[in-house]
Amino acid sequence: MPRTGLPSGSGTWLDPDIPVTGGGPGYGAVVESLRDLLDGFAAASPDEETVRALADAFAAWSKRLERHRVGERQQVFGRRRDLHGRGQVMAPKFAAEESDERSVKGTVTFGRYFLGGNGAVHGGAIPLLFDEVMGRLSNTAGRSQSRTAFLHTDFRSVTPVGVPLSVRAWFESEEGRKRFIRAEIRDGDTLCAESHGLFLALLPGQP
Ligand SMILES: CCCCCCCC(=O)SCCNC(=O)CCNC(=O)[C@H](O)C(C)(C)COP(=O)(O)OP(=O)(O)OC[C@H]1O[C@@H](n2cnc3c(N)ncnc32)[C@H](O)[C@@H]1OP(=O)(O)O
Repeated sequence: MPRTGLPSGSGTWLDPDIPVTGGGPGYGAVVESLRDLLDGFAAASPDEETVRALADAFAAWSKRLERHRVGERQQVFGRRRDLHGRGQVMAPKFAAEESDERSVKGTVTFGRYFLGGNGAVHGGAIPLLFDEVMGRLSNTAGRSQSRTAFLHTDFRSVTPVGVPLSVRAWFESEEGRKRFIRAEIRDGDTLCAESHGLFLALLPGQP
């Protein structure tokens, strides 16, 4: 059992034996619907009747979910390593396509929910995606859990909303507890953003 709130490690990213940790086979479809809902809500200018209906529906679902509330160790959200994006909607969904012990490649499409302005992804959503991908890479392949010590992001060109983008992350070096990881997001040949980060393996007792 992990000591920290982070999900425990597993084999390589695309390990077929990653255990399903709650929520059942339909959980991934619900998370996809939630992503669609957030994108649809962000893109809509709803009339009053629609706003009231939404408020009532959301309140009813919040109340219903309250009955299923669990502690952090039993939480399903963000712990489904068998699903792209770990079954969470906080960060944009990264779909891994190729991985080995020290690198991963895949795609991401930032939905309308992540719009900053003028068709560009919000500048805070990009490091969020990097931390998600680089942090998980740091913790895979049997490595112990780590935390982000720093994450530097360079925005090289506008990252477009609604376009499939390629993402790559890889180990640059490892020195004791220090894992230096790099990552980039590209729109075709265009470099949109790149990042380098330091992930520190946690010591016993560190939260
Ligand atoms: C599946 C999950 C995917 C998502 C994963 C997401 C990962 C995350 O976002 S984690 C959340 C964000 N990060 C945090 O909250 C971390 C908060 N910070 C901490 O807890 C601590 O500072 C921690 C654990 C990182 C390091 O503390 P500690 O273990 O005491 O390390 P410390 O002894 O200070 O430093 C160790 C070495 O790293 C270096 N170091 C530490 N921080 C930094 C830094 N920011 N910049 C450069 N070097 C650093 C030190 O200089 C030292 O180097 P050396 O060994 O050469 O002297």
